[in-house]
Amino acid sequence: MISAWSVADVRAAEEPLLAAGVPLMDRAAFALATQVLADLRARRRSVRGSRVSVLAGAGNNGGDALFAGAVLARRGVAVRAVLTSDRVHDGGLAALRAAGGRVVDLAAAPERVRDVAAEVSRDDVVLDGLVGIGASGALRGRAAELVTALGEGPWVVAVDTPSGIGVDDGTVPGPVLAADRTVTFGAAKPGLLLPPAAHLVGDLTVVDIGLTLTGPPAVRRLEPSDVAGTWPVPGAEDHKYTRGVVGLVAGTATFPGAAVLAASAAVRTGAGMVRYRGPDAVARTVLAARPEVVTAPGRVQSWVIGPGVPPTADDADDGQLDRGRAGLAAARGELAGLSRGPVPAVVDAGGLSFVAESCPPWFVLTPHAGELRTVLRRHGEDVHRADVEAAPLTWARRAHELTGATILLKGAVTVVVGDGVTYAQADAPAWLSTAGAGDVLAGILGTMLAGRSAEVVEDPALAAEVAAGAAVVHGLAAERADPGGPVAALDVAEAVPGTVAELLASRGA
Ligand SMILES: NC(=O)C1=CN([C@@H]2O[C@H](COP(=O)(O)OP(=O)(O)OC[C@H]3O[C@@H](n4cnc5c(N)ncnc54)[C@H](OP(=O)(O)O)[C@@H]3O)[C@@H](O)[C@H]2O)[C@@H](O)CC1
Ligand SMILES: Nc1ncnc2c1ncn2[C@@H]1O[C@H](COP(=O)(O)OP(=O)(O)O)[C@@H](O)[C@H]1O
Ligand SMILES: [K+]
Repeated sequence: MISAWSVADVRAAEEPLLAAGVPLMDRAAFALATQVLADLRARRRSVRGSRVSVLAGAGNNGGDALFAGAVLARRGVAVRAVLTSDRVHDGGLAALRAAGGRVVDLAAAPERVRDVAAEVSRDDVVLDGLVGIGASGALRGRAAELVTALGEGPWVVAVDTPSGIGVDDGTVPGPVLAADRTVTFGAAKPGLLLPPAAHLVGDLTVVDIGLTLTGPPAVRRLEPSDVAGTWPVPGAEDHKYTRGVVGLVAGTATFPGAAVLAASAAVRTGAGMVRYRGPDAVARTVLAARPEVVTAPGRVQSWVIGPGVPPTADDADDGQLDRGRAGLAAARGELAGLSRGPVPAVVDAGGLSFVAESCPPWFVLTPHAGELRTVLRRHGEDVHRADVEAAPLTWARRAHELTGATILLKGAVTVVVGDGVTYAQADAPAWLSTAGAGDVLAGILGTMLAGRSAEVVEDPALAAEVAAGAAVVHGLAAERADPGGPVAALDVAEAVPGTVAELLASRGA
């Protein structure tokens, strides 16, 4: 798992070490320079004669970059420092000069921004040390002008964070130089994992500078090994009911495909059984695709409610809203015939329109940004889809506060917010952005919740971990189904058994 701590937590961890005279900046700068040297070797084959620009702002972030520049200059790299503020880290600047680095002071020559940007763009590597965890708001002044003028040309290593991102919330309030690599110190920061800033981070390298971070991380990212470690493997004593039955309310005559996709994914993820609840015509289509599915009513260990179901009751809903409501009542433990006590539920697509005002944490709502906006508006928030896309963490947290449910907000980076925990998963290729991919996720998650049904109801934070795990499996299956080109949703469901097998094989490795 990758864990990210807030700026306040990182500063608190730094404080005693700095007071004790531990040379944190030396450690950070040396690790940064070592990484840049490795990148230069990989990209140019030789270090000597290569060219690096160091963009340095007023604070310690600029200090890190300048000290790293000094190390590079001593290795034969032609280093140019570009200063964007009339203040600069004195020690860093002196070290760079002593090592033979050149200095361009943009604060003293603001008219040169465009020319300097053009020169910097031609360098082998640009180190972005404009601002780090001390950033407040959008990048300002000369730093903003320089970043805007640089555009998307150069190969960039961000120092600690891409300058100007919302370090704690992952927002992108203004211009940010997109990084190819980010070298971050002490611990990952939330904004490096959260969208939309996560898209500007490139490869993330976390450098140990000796900080001890206690307390829960602000944001976590599960890795495949985390999911492998908790995957329920059936034993001799297991049978289909112990493995978990998924109740599926999905699809209508108008949208039968969603039912097929969710059912296929649930079966392929290893459900003990999938019970399909829906109109006969759709049930026939589901059975034609997956004869393992059962249509008789009975007890379930999790519900998946809503894929391919319209948001309002009308002739086209084929009775699915009533079945969905009954499923949700059963998941709350209110309908004894369909479960023994409460069980987890995945509420997707049309199901989001009839989920009650307040939910238990074992209900996982799986909206995309547009659907989350609708959920929030129902709770009185004046919010637009663009607001959700600009600040996914803020709005997913708000939806969790308002509904009590665990929220899985879908996107290129999927954000999951549960009781006291937040995950940000970036596991899927962009080819997964295709109709039906969400139905497949709902099926995968339904089976994973059914396999740990009682535990999930017991532990308010576990639904979020399982939901994040489902995003991992979904993303890995999409990678597996990705031929290097288009990915079809049903192919993702078909790729799940191989994905799980690979996860399990990695347990022993
Ligand atoms: N302490 C240590 O030894 C260690 C520190 N470490 C390193 O230090 C970094 C933190 O350093 P820091 O605290 O000096 O803050 P930093 O990120 O450089 O920014 C502050 C400066 O930026 C400016 N500024 C702010 N917002 C701005 C904006 N929007 N647009 C433009 N400018 C803006 C602000 O200016 P002001 O607002 O005062 O005008 C201020 O001068 C951290 O990320 C890590 O790299 C590591 O090496 C570990 C050891
Ligand atoms: N650019 C992207 N990169 C990776 N995954 C994506 C991207 N865009 C969307 N996804 C994923 O694809 C799925 C789309 O789900 P959804 O929007 O509900 O589609 P549908 O309703 O058609 O099934 C989600 O799991 C989402 O996280
Ligand atoms: K930076």
